[in-house]
Amino acid sequence: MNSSPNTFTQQLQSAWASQGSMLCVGFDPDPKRLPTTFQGKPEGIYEFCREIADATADTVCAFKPQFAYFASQRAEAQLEKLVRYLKDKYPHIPVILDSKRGDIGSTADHYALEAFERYGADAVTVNPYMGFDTIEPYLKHAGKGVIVLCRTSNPGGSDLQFLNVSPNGEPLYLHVAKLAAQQWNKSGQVSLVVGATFPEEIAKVRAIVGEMPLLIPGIGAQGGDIDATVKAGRIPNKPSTGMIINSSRAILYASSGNDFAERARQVAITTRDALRAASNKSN
Ligand SMILES: O=c1ccn([C@@H]2O[C@H](COP(=O)(O)O)[C@@H](O)[C@H]2O)c(=O)[nH]1
Repeated sequence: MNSSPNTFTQQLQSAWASQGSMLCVGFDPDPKRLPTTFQGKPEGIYEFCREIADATADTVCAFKPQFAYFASQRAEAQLEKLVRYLKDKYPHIPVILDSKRGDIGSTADHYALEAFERYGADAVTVNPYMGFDTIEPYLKHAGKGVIVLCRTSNPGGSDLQFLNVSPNGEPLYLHVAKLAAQQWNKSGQVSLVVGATFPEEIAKVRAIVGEMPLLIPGIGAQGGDIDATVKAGRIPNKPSTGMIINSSRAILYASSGNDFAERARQVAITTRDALRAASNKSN
């Protein structure tokens, strides 16, 4: 019998347990910040990300390539190759394609194919602004994760996400959390994005969504507080689960020298250990 996990949430459960980590390493390969040995090389982006992956794989519960960094450099083929590499070498680590798509259903069908079939991702981030029919096409891909933007980490997220949308003053991001948890999660594979820069809001989302996984960017370069984040997003009596806490630039660019992979590993270990310590404290 094959007991390997086959849905995104099973992959996560298994990675949280076997890796002992809630850290997600994000691939945001900015050509200006790559070590010089990779700059201008035909497959420099792929090779840089591959070395980061090899240096950090035992410290993470997930990897998250950000689509724009590859597309802006006409490096989609390198993204395909990277995800293939990650899935071949680290099949126990789920890969989240961060592309934040959102469009009418007939177009979303193709965004879903792009994420899950072209790139082979296990999960994709989506923008809920256009409503359920724009999310539904992703849910038809059995076992694939659909991670809905809820309370994003950027300051401008408040412009819309904090607008009151009900007579009792409920802000839009909590309405999105309710929709995702109570109506949209037909596949059991829906998760939410909530920023580490807003721990109070993480706690409010957690109170609504139960044990739903939360993708939490915003520690590291954006300055989110690890202790406050983990305390806010914890699942009672289940330490070190429930959160995929992303750090990209702080790990990728820990050094621009020849020691970039070693330094990335050191920062990844320190971050994983800080997340672990925070989790043990708050449970
Ligand atoms: O609310 C959000 C949603 C997504 N992101 C993405 O996460 C990483 C963060 O990178 P850092 O270098 O760790 O700041 C990046 O890919 C964003 O596009 C986010 O930051 N906030």
